[in-house]
Amino acid sequence: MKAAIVGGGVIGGGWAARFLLNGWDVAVFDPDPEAERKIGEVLTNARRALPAVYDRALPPEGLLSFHADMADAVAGAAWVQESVPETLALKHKVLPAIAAAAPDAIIGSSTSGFKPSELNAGGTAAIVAHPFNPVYLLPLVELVGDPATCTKAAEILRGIGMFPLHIRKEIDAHIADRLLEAVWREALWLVKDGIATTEEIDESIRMGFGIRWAQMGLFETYRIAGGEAGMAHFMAQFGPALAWPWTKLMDVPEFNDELVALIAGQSDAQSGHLSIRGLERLRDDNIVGILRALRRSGSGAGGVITAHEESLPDLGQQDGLPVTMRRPVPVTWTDANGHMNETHYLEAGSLASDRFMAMVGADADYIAAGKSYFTVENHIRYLDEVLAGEMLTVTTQVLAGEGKRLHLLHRLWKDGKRLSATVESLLLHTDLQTRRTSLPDEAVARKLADWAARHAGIEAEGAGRFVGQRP
Ligand SMILES: NC(=O)C1=CN([C@@H]2O[C@H](COP(=O)(O)OP(=O)(O)OC[C@H]3O[C@@H](n4cnc5c(N)ncnc54)[C@H](O)[C@@H]3O)[C@@H](O)[C@H]2O)C=CC1
Ligand SMILES: C[N+](C)(C)CC(=O)CC(=O)[O-]
Repeated sequence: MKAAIVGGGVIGGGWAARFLLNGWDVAVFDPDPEAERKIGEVLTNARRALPAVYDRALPPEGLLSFHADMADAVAGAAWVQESVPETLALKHKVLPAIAAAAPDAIIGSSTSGFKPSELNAGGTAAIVAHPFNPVYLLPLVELVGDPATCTKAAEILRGIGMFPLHIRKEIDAHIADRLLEAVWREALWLVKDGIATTEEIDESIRMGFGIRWAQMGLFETYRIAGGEAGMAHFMAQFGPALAWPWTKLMDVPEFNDELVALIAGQSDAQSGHLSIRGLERLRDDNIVGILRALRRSGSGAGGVITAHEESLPDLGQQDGLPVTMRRPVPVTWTDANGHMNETHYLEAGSLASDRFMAMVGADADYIAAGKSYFTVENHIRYLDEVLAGEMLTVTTQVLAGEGKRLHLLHRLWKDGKRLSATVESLLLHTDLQTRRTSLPDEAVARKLADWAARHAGIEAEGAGRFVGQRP
């Protein structure tokens, strides 16, 4: 299948990547002499990101071509996506030319705000297919226009992993840009009036409601905020605020019984099959997943959690061994069997190794300075299942810690007393520049030798076993 992209800037480049990575051939027309370089760079990022959200390989990538002539680019395409700058005069010039050269193609316009009736004033039959940046990652695409064309378009877009939202009536700026525009306009006032800086406004979004919106949107979130009494109660509580100066947008719908019934009724249809507690758990699991993802990069709320965690009390000791991890098992670590999945036993061992490395001075600064330990072997014994919410405590024993070698035995204790697994790990000290093994710094070697001496007399039951060995 062939897609053509007319206008290969920020959005056209994202569309090109979305189609290519889903196996479509893509032909691009853009008069910008830098278009090929720019799309190449977008594609490099898209190749890095999009496959990372899938557990199955995407189809083999299609062929990318650039054309000096627009008719050449769109000829034979099943889909043409117009993504030229947002001026109606330019769209009026480009769309009829596309329609003439690709009479059988679905023509989608990326326009952020124009209505199909405006776009097609020259007699074309384009639909609005409004995506969100980055187009190769965000699923939403708003479809506006002829229903039969939108239905066909929706099928194609689903085939490249998108979420088409067919808008019932054409309206300036569709749905999502209306919402974004309201927030944007309000933010501009807040900055202009000296109430908040751009950074404070961004923090007010990403530390709070932005995280909720990512997983439940507006109405389901507010349904939960109404507690057991639900949406109608929420509206009764906050409806009067519509008449107060809570926003510069004072052209609000009249707050009356009819509006409450309309919103509450639609909210019941959307979420009434789930209890408020069930919705809360769903929301919480989603937020936990998002927050844990944010911790990896340290962005926004993820950085707050990491900083808070560092201020929590030291983990102490158990059975003469340092405790290197203690946490309740998160629901995200469990699988279809209802218990902690095998991969997370290794994750717990890995986190414990990281913690122990930091304890001997091979911490983040040491790694940033170019030295670290690499794991070269692990052996896991699964001895007992662990359920979500159960407290998992990991102790770490040094079996050997001299020269380049660091040999650890992690014991995973359920509720502090039942041994549920052992993770035996062999790590080698490595120079991060040469990527070859090397000796640790003197201070690290000294601390390690000290821990090894303290652990030498402790029984290491279960260490040194191999797969299939009889008890
Ligand atoms: N940037 C954004 O966040 C979003 C933009 N959009 C919409 O996507 C469309 C494109 O916006 P951007 O990609 O941001 O603009 P952009 O300025 O990054 O890209 C526009 C591209 O069109 C090319 N171009 C100009 N005249 C052309 C012509 N006659 N034929 C072919 N190509 C031509 C330019 O060289 C440029 O590469 C607009 O309609 C915009 O409203 C939609 C969603 C988000
Ligand atoms: C600012 N904008 C109107 C161009 C935004 C969009 O159209 C969608 C987006 O990606 O935010």
